[in-house]
Amino acid sequence: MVGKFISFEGPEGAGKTSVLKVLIPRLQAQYGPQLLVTREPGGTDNPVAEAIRDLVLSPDYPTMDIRTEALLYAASRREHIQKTIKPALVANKIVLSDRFVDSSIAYQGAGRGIGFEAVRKLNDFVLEGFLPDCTIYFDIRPEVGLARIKAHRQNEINRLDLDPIEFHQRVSAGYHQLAKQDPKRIIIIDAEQPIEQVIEDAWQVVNRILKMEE
Ligand SMILES: Nc1ncnc2c1ncn2[C@@H]1O[C@H](COP(=O)(O)OP(=O)(O)OP(=O)(O)O)[C@@H](O)[C@H]1O
Ligand SMILES: Cc1cn([C@H]2C[C@H](O)[C@@H](COP(=O)(O)O)O2)c(=O)[nH]c1=O
Repeated sequence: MVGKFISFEGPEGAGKTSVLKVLIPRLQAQYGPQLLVTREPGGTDNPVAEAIRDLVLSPDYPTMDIRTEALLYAASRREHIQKTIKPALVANKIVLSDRFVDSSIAYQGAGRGIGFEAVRKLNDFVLEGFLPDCTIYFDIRPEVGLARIKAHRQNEINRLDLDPIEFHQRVSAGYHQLAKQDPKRIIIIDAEQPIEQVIEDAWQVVNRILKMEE
């Protein structure tokens, strides 16, 4: 595989989507159709993964079993990798994904309390060793991220945004543990800075990765 795969990770309201909105036109100007922007759960031009997204994020199922939830994210990811990400990388594209497997480890493993190892094992089956070349972690205190969402996105609150603050604190601790375990892949940026600085920091990381030789 020859392209580059970069995932964007972080708690709710960290600014991933806002930063991507600015980086996409910049990268399109440089790379044109060689750029693919996608997301999890779900995936660009991936109806199966998007159908699972609708199901797993629906506020209609507040009592979904936590392992069922982990399986749905994993199933969506498998489809995303096989049908969207790997074909793009084979075609030498740059793939940017708003969330990937670290979300499962942090949210299901740490947040829901299933445990890192169980969620890792489940995702080993899905990933078969496949991981992003780089992951940009948007570091923000969960209360700050949630306050941003409450202030700006009342109409978009999903099932997870309704979880108690303790859940989001466990997610945040899970991400920090992951970043400690894999400091080479996971690059931390301070997402509490003014948006312009967060964009600049993410831009520097993306450029560094794209300019790296195979
Ligand atoms: N650095 C920043 N400072 C202040 N506000 C910000 C900053 N970054 C993003 N925001 C605002 O916070 C809100 C959430 O941002 P955004 O949707 O980009 O986060 P996200 O990481 O994609 O969240 P989620 O994963 O929950 O979808 C938006 O209203 C956005 O304008
Ligand atoms: C991939 C993935 C995602 N989640 C959660 C994290 C967020 O609360 C939602 C996605 O919403 P967004 O606004 O599109 O970021 O899904 C998760 O719990 N586990 C996962 O593997």
